[in-house]
Amino acid sequence: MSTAQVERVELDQLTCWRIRVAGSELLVAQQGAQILGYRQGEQPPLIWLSPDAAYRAGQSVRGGVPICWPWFGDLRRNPQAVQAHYQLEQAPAHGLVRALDWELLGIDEEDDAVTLRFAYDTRNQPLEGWPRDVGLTFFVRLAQDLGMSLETHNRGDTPLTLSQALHTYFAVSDVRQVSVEGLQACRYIDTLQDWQELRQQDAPVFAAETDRIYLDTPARLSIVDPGWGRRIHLDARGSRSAVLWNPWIDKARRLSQFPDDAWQNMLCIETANVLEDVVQLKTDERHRLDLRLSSETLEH
Ligand SMILES: O=P(O)(O)OC[C@H]1O[C@@H](O)[C@H](O)[C@@H](O)[C@@H]1O
Repeated sequence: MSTAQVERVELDQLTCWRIRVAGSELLVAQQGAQILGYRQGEQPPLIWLSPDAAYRAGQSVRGGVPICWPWFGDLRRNPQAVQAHYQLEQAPAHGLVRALDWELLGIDEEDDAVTLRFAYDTRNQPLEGWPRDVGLTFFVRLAQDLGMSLETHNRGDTPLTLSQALHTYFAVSDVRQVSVEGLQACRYIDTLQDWQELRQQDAPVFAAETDRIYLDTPARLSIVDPGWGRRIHLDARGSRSAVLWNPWIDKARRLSQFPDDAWQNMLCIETANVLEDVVQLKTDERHRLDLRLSSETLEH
């Protein structure tokens, strides 16, 4: 018999689902197919959700896993082929789908696992200023770990180039004490130093505002958090770039839905396809971006 619990909850203006499986809990909103929260057993949450989060239609929620698509970040910083598909003047940051309602295709319950399946088809719900025919699906699977898959299917009759990210906010005990494993020796673009290309030496730590795009990233990255005695693993497929972000003190004050001191307890690792790693799809081609999150206790 399945031990899973599935509950529909309304948070202010947003319809969400709270899923419980074998001691783990997941919260997902229909808007943006946005994962909002995830915790395993009695551990502190793995995924950070802002205490000031607003659950409003048409506004991305601060925290969780916003889906950035069909471009990441500032469109003007994207390769020309990504910019070329957009026809309006003002391009919103992080693309067009993070604050729109997706269709819930279904919730599948198995023994000790629940999968939510969402879709966004631009042929039924056209995106303003982006006249392309694309089918997007996002699957979220809560079992022992948390898995998610974003699939893009080019249903148009011309090639498509896009950038994207699963913009995961992670909860940490104190960002000044954590490090990120797996990025040693990777090239990165430091967006806070004139977008210079640099090379990472040791495992990155956080001592100031950080906003970097790492290239040629390995499949596994890990957050080492001695304060909470755990390591969070990110296992990705279909991604060769990752964005590392913490707003630190000054930018935290300017962010929406973000308490002034919240930078201390979060960091983002965004599983991405950006810059030289953009996704190029011919007619009828598909691309899948997979991310699995798990955790383990740190050995002393
Ligand atoms: O406030 P937004 O649009 O959700 O963006 C948050 C952050 O997202 C990160 O991906 C960017 O690298 C940052 O520059 C940005 O500040």
